[in-house]
Amino acid sequence: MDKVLIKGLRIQTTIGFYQWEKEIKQTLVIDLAMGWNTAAAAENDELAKTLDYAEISTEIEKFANQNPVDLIETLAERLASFLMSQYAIPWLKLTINKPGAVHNTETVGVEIERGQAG
Ligand SMILES: Nc1nc2c(c(=O)[nH]1)N=C([C@H](O)[C@@H](O)CO)CN2
Repeated sequence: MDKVLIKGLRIQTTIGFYQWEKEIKQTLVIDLAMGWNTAAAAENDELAKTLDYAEISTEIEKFANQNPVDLIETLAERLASFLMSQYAIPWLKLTINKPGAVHNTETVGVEIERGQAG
């Protein structure tokens, strides 16, 4: 299956288990691969027939800020479900990194895969 990709999307949002984290914004870095038939858009060079990665990037930041949660696992699950229903995405792989969370690491994060690749 073809894929539309968003890599290294940096968003600022409220996320975290601890009380102090609920009072600040932190950086999340998001990678997203979405299964899609890209040939349909390419046939007549039509944006409307593909997944608009610019629009989806904006929606991801909006969703995170409108749905604050404790765990990146919860955000990943809810965001995957929102994107799949909103854009009729049959399969996706979503990685959420929280690079500032553990000081002696490059990053920490979760990766989930949902749906059928076809
Ligand atoms: N698997 C996870 N572990 C932890 C999370 C998380 O979201 N998933 N979150 C925290 C804290 O919020 C952390 O980011 C700050 O200390 C701890 N562990």
